[in-house]
Amino acid sequence: MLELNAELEQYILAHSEPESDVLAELSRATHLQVLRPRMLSGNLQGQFLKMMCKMLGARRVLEIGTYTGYAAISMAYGLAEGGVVHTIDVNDELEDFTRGFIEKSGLQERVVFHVGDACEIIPRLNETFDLVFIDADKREYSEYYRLVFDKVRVGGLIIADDVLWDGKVADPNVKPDAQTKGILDFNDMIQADPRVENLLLPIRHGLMVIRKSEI
Ligand SMILES: C[S@@+](CC[C@H](N)C(=O)[O-])C[C@H]1O[C@@H](n2cnc3c(N)ncnc32)[C@H](O)[C@@H]1O
Repeated sequence: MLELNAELEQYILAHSEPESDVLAELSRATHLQVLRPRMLSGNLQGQFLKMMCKMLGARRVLEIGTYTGYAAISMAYGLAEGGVVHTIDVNDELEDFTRGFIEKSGLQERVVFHVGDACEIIPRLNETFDLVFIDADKREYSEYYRLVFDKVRVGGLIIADDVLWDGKVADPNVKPDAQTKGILDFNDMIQADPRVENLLLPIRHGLMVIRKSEI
């Protein structure tokens, strides 16, 4: 597989849809003001998620793990008329920062931001989703999947981020910690689930794209 260096990454970005001004500002502000900015999705992944929303004609999207709102806003750009992204984060310290950028994007009508534990909030969401983006606690990935599965329409997608976990999933010298174990169990569970088709893409930290083919 082609290894990406900084020049290639620049080339890829220069030949993809450009980042909107608001997302560029959000990315800069996150890097300057917020802990662990590496968690932010970034333009390539944001454009990928937006494209998936457009291809599905998505009207109902769920994100688990908002952080500062980059992917939520990216997906909101890709919604069909009348569409809504529900996004959940347990960290209330980021609430004002994130809400500020959702408003700055002008997409506040399309983004419903829930603050709290996803495992408590998901069962209360009375929606059928076209797309679910899983990007929160790696130890809970399998639980999020079980909680959302019945809420995804047949033909809809569940996309999980970080499934290569910096290469730790396939490094024989790494003794799996709790997060690596969470990802390993999740990837194995998806691979064995006969109700879905799945494709693990080496985009950024690894995206597992899962299409629900039966109930
Ligand atoms: C990798 S970041 C999400 C990045 C974001 N999707 C983006 O595009 O920039 C993970 C987020 O998941 C949140 N999180 C962790 N456990 C959670 C839980 N049980 N429920 C909701 N959010 C959770 C963390 O607070 C953190 O902000």
